[in-house]
Amino acid sequence: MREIQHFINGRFVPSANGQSFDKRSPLDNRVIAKVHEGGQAEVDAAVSAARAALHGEWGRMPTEKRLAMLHAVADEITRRFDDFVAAEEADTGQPHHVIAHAFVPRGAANFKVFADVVRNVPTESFQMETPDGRGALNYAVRKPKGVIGVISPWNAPFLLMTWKVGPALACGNTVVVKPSEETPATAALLGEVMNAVGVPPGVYNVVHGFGPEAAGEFLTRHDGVDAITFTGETRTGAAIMKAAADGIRDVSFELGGKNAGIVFADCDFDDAVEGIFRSSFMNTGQVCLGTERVYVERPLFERFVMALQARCEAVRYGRPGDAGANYGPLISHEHQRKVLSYYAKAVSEGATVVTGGGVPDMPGDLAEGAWVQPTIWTGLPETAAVVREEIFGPCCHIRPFDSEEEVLVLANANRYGLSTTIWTRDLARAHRVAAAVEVGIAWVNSWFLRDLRTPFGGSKQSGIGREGGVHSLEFYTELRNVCIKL
Ligand SMILES: NC(=O)C1=CN([C@@H]2O[C@H](COP(=O)(O)OP(=O)(O)OC[C@H]3O[C@@H](n4cnc5c(N)ncnc54)[C@H](O)[C@@H]3O)[C@@H](O)[C@H]2O)C=CC1
Ligand SMILES: O=C(O)/C=C/C=C(\O)C(=O)O
Repeated sequence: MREIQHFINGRFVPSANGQSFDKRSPLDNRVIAKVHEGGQAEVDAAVSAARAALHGEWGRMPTEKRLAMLHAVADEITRRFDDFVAAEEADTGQPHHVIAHAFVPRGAANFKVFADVVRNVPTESFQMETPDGRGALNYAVRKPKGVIGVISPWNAPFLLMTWKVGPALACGNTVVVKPSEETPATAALLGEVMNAVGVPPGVYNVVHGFGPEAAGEFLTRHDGVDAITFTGETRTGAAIMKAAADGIRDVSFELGGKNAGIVFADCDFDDAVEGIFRSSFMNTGQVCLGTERVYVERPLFERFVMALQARCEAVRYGRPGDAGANYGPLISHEHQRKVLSYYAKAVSEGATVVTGGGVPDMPGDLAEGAWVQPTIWTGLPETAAVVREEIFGPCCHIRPFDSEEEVLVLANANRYGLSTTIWTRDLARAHRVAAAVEVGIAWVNSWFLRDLRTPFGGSKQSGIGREGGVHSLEFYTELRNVCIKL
């Protein structure tokens, strides 16, 4: 049985109290790893290692050397590509193509891109006049914020963890990561990578364990943590914000979504069907940017629903390596229960179930996995729970609309505001709708198309702050102004 230990001060260490928990495969519920469960002792040790590293070799390292080291981290991830893919597949059960073509390469890119951003982004300078006529020069310099607490989720574990660790380290900070208890493997592997390329001990630390009243909360309450970055559920974000408030610590949050897909009748039909299929069902719907509310202009409605239904009914469930398998399970039985409770609620609220709505018949030991069918509903009012609340599963409700004005009201009538995907060939309309939707990210004729230099984050209850490109520097550094009298 694989054993996953904490990574503290450059060494893999067990929990001081000997506690551990089982990591089960979402594919068949088998125990695949014993994971050490961190508590206050491990969080204390990790934070103090991270603090010491700030004042040690890492803190003194010339910027160019630090950035070259992050390129080396990316290269080592690429060299160990198969190990990362295997670890992520085992933890999440998601199809090989999603992990190998999207999630793991993004992990490597997250180090390279932010090393380059730090190298290339200038700071401001102002020359000023003074009464004595000599003048003064102001210039700003960026300083690392310090020890960053990273709390990451299970849905795209390596991508989302490195999305935070990459810029944090590029800016000269040190990190303590608390990965999701559901997906500990790639955070541990990254510790091996850090050692292999010579990142000094204490720069990257990982404490495994749970959230409330456990390692996650201990980290967010820790006096030695200077800022906290978190991706996950909105309610968890609220709890972390309260913990951070006590120490006046900065937070950056990417939270839940109930994103709208908007399909106009003038769209490229096949592209729109494929785009909405991906946005609603990729990663078994476990993507915060995913589309659980789809609005289709009335002339296209019936045809669109039928085409999306056909696409859903063609998925091939299976293990990541199975030939032809393109559809994985949910992360856990707990999450399966949550998603199935929404499937039942949709029916009790009067939905027409176009397809799915239950658990597929799986052969052999796969029957023990956390599988659910991709599901489409129609016919519900906007007040229905499955149309209002984030489910985080492979499902969407599709509703017809008659005008641009109407669909904007529908799309915006939600407490979340993370992303939207708009499908139209009318460029003027694309600009108008993208400007009017209340979201942080609006995709037109695309979805999850990422340029890592762009601002990324949510409006309303979908987040606080933006990361990506220079925006990550705003969070991971303190700007210091130097004013020199000439
Ligand atoms: N990217 C996203 O938007 C994600 C959304 N979710 C949603 O959240 C629901 C619950 O899933 P969870 O894994 O429980 O998500 P979560 O948001 O509770 O967990 C994410 C991370 O936060 C940690 N955490 C939880 N409570 C904490 C606390 N009080 N203090 C510090 N850290 C804490 C967890 O251990 C994990 O590492 C899912 O059903 C899904 O709807 C889950 C994961 C990602
Ligand atoms: O591309 C990114 O940087 C972030 C993607 C976010 C998700 O996939 C998520 O939180 O579900």
